[in-house]
Amino acid sequence: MTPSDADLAADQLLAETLAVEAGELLLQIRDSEKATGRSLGDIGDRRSNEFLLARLAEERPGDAVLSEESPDVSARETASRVWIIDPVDGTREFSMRGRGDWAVHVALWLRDGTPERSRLDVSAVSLPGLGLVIGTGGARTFAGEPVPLEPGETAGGLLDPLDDVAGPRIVASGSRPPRFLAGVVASLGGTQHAVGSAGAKAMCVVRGEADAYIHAGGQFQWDSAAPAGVAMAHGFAACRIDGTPLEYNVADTYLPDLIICRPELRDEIVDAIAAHR
Ligand SMILES: Nc1ncnc2c1ncn2[C@@H]1O[C@H](COP(=O)(O)O)[C@@H](OP(=O)(O)O)[C@H]1O
Ligand SMILES: [Mg+2]
Repeated sequence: MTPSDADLAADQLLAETLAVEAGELLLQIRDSEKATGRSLGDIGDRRSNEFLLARLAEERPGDAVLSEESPDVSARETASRVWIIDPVDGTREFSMRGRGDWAVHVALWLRDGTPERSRLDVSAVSLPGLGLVIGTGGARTFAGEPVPLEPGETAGGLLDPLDDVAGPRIVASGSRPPRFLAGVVASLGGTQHAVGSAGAKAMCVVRGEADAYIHAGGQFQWDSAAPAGVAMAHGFAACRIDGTPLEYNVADTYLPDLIICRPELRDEIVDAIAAHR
C-alpha cells in the first residue's frame, strides 16, 4: 500500500530528529571524551548506533534496521520498511577534532516507495560540525532555523571559496579517490576537491558548493542511502558509475560506487567514466 503523505511526513520528521539528536550526542562525545584518533571514532560509532537503535525501537518497533554498526539480519530483506543508518559517516574526520566533514545518515527504505528515488522517499543527513540537517524538504539548523539551499547562499560550507574556479567542481574521497578520477575531471574541464564522508560530499552538491560527487572502489548501502535519498528529493541525479540505478535493501550490503550530481552533468560524467575505467 502506498504510504500516505501524513505517514511520510511523520517518518521524515523522525528521520531528521534522529539525525539531529545523534549529531548532538556526537558533538558532546567529541567535547567530553579524552580519547583521540581511532578510539574516539570507535566510541562515536558505538554510542551513536546504540542511541539510534534505541530510539527506532521506541518510535517504530515494527520496522527493520540496517546499520553499519550492527549485525545484518536477513529478516530485513522481506520487510516493507527498513531504516538504513550510518551512525557516523566519516568516522575518520569525526575523530579529527575541528573538522566538519562528517555526518549522520538516517534513511527509510520503503517497499512501496518511489522507484525513481530508489524507494528512499524518507531521508535525512545531518552535518553536526556545521549544525545543519538536510532532509527531503529542505535544510535547517540544529536549532530549527530554515537554511536556503540556493547556490551562493551556502555560507559556512565545507569547501574553500571557489569564485575563481571554472568548470564543474567534483568532490571525492580524500583517502580513497577513484583511480579514474583525474582523467574524468580533466575531460570534464573541472576541478577535484577532497572532502571526507559520503554524506558531507553529497550535501556539498545539494547545497550548491560542488557540482558532482564521484566514488568507486568500495562502499556500503549505509554510506550512500540517506545522501542519495536527499539528493534525489532535491532533483539531483544519483546512480551507479555505469548509469544504472542505486538499489537498496538488497541482500548484498556492498554498493561500491556512485555518482551524485547536477542532473545535466549525469550523462557526460557516465560517458567520461566509461572512457577512463
Ligand atoms: N574503498 C572503500 N571501501 C569501503 N568503504 C569505503 C571505501 N571508500 C570509502 N568508504 C567509506 O565511505 C565513507 C566515505 O569515505 P570517504 O570519506 O573516504 O569518502 C566512509 O564511511 P564510514 O566513515 O562510515 O566508515 C568510508 O569508510
Ligand atoms: Mg559511512
